Amino acid sequence: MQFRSLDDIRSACRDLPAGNETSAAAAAARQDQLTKPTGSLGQLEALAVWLARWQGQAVPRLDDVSVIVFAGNHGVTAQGVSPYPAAVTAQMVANYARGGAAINQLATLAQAKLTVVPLDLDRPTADFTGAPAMDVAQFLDAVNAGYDAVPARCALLALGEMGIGNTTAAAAIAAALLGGDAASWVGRGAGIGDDGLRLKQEVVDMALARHRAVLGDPLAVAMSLGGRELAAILGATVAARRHGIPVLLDGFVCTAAVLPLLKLNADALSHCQAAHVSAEAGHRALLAAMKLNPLLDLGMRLGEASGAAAAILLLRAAVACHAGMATFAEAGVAERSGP
Ligand SMILES: Cc1cc2ncn([C@H]3O[C@H](COP(=O)(O)O)[C@@H](O)[C@H]3O)c2cc1C
Ligand SMILES: O=C(O)c1cccnc1
Repeated sequence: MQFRSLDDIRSACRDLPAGNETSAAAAAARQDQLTKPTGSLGQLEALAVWLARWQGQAVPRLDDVSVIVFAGNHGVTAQGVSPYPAAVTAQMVANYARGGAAINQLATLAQAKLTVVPLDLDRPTADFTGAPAMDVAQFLDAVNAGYDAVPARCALLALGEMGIGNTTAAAAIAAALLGGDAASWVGRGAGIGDDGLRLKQEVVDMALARHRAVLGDPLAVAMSLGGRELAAILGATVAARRHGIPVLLDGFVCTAAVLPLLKLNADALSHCQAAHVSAEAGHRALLAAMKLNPLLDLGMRLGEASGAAAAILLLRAAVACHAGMATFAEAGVAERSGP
């Protein structure tokens, strides 16, 4: 357990470790010595430098990569905001254990260790149209569970979630902390129809009105409008920063989960990359507001860390080139001579 109060989280966020600029500079210098025209690997070069900065080593490694999927249940499903029953959350957790979900295939392909952390699935959060989703103790338990799930040492962490109803919670957090009407943040989630979409917007509007007194407080927003798996993602993101682990964030839900951290400290997500922009309606605007540049744009809208796992493959490409290529001197290749 790391945090005993909301103030503990706030002070952790004020005091986050910086990246290792020596490692980053060494990685950038190496990029320019490798046998390729300067800058020709584009974003792959920047990604290797980013990994070097946050791993604190000049040549980044991806030997032990972790994927963590946090699962939680949401009282707001009683409002009919998802086309699937809440029981699917636990059923999918069982599916992960059997290896039958998309994330099982993608994590295996990416040579990553998959951990699934179910959070009090038999105790859904409160329906936040009428009450805060969690009380302080429940919120801290979930943040600490996320923090403690992060290994002390790993090369890269990909985060994701499973929780029927959680695109409603994510939209509510985005609207609360970034403003704009519910309609601009609410999307179809697991595929709700037109009537459901309108209902979902009303639900978010109701929640914003119910909790308007706390909308200026990022952690109170995460507690009142979020869910356990979102709180755990927040805690895991802080843990990764403290352990020197770069993070890949999954889709809309995962991005909304860490928005409170950015509100507490504009630098809090520098060790994170947005793995992809999902097809969920609000995700592109959310990423833009958070100045996160998604690595992939594949029209995925699954969650469960699937986009983050796909982006591990991209980081493996970046590291394979950066670590494996010969320099001009090693290969006896002539360097640039013209203007
Ligand atoms: C079978 C199934 C597998 C999933 N895996 C992730 N999600 C995704 O859909 C849910 C969010 O959508 P909403 O807010 O509309 O409920 C989350 O569980 C998310 O991870 C799934 C959804 C379903 C149905
Ligand atoms: O982008 C996401 O996180 C997402 C989209 C649809 C369903 N579940 C998650």
